[in-house]
Amino acid sequence: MSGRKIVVALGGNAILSKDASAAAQQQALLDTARYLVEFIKQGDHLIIAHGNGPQVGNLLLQQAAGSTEANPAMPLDTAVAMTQGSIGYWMQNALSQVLAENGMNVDVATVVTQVEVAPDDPAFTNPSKPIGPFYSKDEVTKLRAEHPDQTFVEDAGRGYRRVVPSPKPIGVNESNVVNKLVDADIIPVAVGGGGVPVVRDGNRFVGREAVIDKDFASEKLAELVGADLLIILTAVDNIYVNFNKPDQKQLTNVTVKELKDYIKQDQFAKGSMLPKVEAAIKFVEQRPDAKAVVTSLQNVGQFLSEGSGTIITAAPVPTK
Ligand SMILES: Nc1ncnc2c1ncn2[C@@H]1O[C@H](COP(=O)(O)OP(=O)(O)O)[C@@H](O)[C@H]1O
Ligand SMILES: NC(=O)OP(=O)(O)O
Repeated sequence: MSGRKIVVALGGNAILSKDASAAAQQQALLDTARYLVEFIKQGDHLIIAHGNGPQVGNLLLQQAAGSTEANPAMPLDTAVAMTQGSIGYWMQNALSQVLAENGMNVDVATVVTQVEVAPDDPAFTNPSKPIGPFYSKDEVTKLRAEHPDQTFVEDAGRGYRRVVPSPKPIGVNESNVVNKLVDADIIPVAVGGGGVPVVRDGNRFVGREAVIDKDFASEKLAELVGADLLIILTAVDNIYVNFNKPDQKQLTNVTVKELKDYIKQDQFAKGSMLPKVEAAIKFVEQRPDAKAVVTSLQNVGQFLSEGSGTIITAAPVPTK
């Protein structure tokens, strides 16, 4: 197979900004597809992963609002699978349109993906993954009284959000399916929303109520399919040290060792940039000849033409 095998993890802004309507999310994905098509045009094989935090939280609220004894709300693992379906549909639809506009006849297929987690992962008793909408202090006081089984935390000064367990991925059940699709020149959309969390029980997998971080799930999939590149697309063009301070410094080419030193200095916010940095480190440690990249969708053109963005490698890249 010629061309690079690339796992692209799409951040929140690639799907949802303020307007949670289907039409607005479909429009955002159409814009996203116009950036992604540049990889396909130059012969790369893409595997597309995406988040679902806002969508799965909103879905749980809709489920709860309409549930009756005869028509009960679905559990969180099933809700994650439902968001893989809805976002996968929007992605297939958007990318197919953009591929056709570019005169390319390439199929796109969403894979409902089960991601294995450890039953004793400590995350099950320490919810940390924010989902759904933001609430004010008054709203959250009321919600805590109404739902003593749910956990709400303050999210980076932006308000309060419900948090759910977020165990680490240890396997991707459908990684062979993803590879077969890539070999057949079909673009897979996989590990959506971090994948459906499942634990092994003899010959079967059992769903668990959790939301896996899509950056970690994308990393695990990239490892398992032998990707050449893991690209994590978010709202910033680069990773920074001293982020948002007057002396902030853009990272362009950075090694695992340098990033580990910056982690010790607390340079990356937990729950936002830190998981991306950790996923990038894990990927290049597993595959030392491969690279990881953290950049924005808007910078994809410059990444392709000039290699701009933050490029993470196991060892320093020799200068020419
Ligand atoms: N050191 C840092 N360098 C760059 N961005 C950072 C840093 N620390 C925190 N951030 C923030 O992390 C955000 C990315 O995390 P997040 O919004 O959770 O990602 P996602 O795009 O997956 O939803 C960036 O947009 C930026 O605001
Ligand atoms: N599952 C997940 O990581 O979703 P977000 O990226 O939307 O938080």
